[in-house]
Amino acid sequence: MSKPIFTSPTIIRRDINNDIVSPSSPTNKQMSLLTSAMNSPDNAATLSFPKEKIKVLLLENIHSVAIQNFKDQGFNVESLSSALSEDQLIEKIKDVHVLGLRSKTKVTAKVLAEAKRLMAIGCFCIGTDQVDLPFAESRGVPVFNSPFCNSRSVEKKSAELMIAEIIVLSRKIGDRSREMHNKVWRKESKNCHEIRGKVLGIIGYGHIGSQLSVLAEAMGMNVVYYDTARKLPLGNSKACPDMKSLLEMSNYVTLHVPDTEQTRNMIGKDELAMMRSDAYLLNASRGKVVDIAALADALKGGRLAGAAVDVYPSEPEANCNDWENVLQGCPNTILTPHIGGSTEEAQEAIGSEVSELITCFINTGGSEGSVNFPEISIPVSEETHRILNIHHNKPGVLRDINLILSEFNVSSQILSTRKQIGYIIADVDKEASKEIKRKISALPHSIKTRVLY
Ligand SMILES: NC(=O)c1ccc[n+]([C@@H]2O[C@H](COP(=O)([O-])OP(=O)(O)OC[C@H]3O[C@@H](n4cnc5c(N)ncnc54)[C@H](O)[C@@H]3O)[C@@H](O)[C@H]2O)c1
Ligand SMILES: O=C(O)[C@H](O)COP(=O)(O)O
Repeated sequence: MSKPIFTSPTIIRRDINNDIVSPSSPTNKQMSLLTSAMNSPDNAATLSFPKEKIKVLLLENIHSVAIQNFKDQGFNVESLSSALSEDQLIEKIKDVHVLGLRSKTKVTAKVLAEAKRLMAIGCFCIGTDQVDLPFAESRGVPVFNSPFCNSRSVEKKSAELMIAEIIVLSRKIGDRSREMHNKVWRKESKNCHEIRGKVLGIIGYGHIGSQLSVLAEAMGMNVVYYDTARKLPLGNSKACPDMKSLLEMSNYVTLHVPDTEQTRNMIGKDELAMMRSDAYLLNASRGKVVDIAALADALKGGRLAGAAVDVYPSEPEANCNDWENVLQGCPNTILTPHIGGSTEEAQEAIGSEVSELITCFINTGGSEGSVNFPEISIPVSEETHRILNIHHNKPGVLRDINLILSEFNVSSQILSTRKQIGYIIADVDKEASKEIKRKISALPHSIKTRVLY
């Protein structure tokens, strides 16, 4: 049976702009912050749960700023440099309260079913396709990522990588450099071109695609884009009505879409055949977006002038020296090991942002920045205790909760729902919090209930 959990007495305060400012210094009476977790109704909120027992497991070499932030909260942090397989994760997840990962580790429903104590997941990257988001939602586990605000450097870095690779491909620098390392001096201008005046076709005009649009236009390129959502064109860029027209007119095609049912294999043999034979394909989105066997055929058959690939249908869980792929040896082909977000600046920004979002959720219940939860928060008060309840989104649940709350004084309350769940934060009188928590936990549709002292 799970035990009540104390979180550190640090209260995250929000200024009038709702920005997270530096945590306030704890007062004596805040010294025993209590969070009785999970849905064990008889959870006697009496024993203190040492905050250093809040277990944080970080995978895939997450930046040290996140480790430090969690340690500053008094949490027990374990950080691994590699991803974990599903079986390894099932084994380790049993007593983990916070799981941090990047793009490799797959958090499946099977893993989540074993994660009895899991309070939150942090994707210390942009993509969240590696987590079964609907199942995590149904288990009352919010997933946080670093979509854009602090990760401007990730977008910029990914966009910068694309610009660099467009130039490298145009001048065949990859091949020339490899030859020079092998004593070959081969100076030629055949099939080498400037990028000024050429057409860049961007598929996926989101944070990264739009950043790339701005950089490409600054380099004198003409930009077109295709996106399934309506997007405001930046600069002189133009939207294409369909992907086919983009593929036919572009000298360079870059991919910046998430991994979804719709985007899987969206660039296959037929789409590659629509491209000009002197065009280049660059994929820095997700590995399953491109059929790489078809891409290798097109490159080896001279039906494409070159490619840059940063992501692959399957990728090693850690650095290795025996990686093999069908694209190896293709002409004018740049292969990189999923480094679109891998700069010190980006990783520090992401580590800081995601660890702060998770800390805020644990310490105050605020869920802004989650991708699968209702995003709600209310200012923290030292005069009350806070009830956090996650429940199945069923008719009548709010009536049942408010019936319980109506017997007590509630100083502030907020509720929001998504398809599967409802999430409520209610500040109540201190002497009533234990009984309220017991009663709300016992409701048939409650998934998780916590009390913040
Ligand atoms: N290689 C790397 O290291 C690296 C770095 C960052 C992001 N990424 C990947 O790049 C993806 C994009 O990142 P972002 O921050 O720009 O995300 P984003 O959500 O801001 O943009 C994605 C865009 O793709 C569009 N889209 C979705 N499905 C589409 C479809 N079928 N056809 C056309 N457009 C479609 C969306 O409408 C959205 O505008 C991420 O999901 C991530 O998987 C990879
Ligand atoms: O989703 C992302 O942000 C990128 O794919 C980067 O992933 P990484 O953190 O595993 O490098």
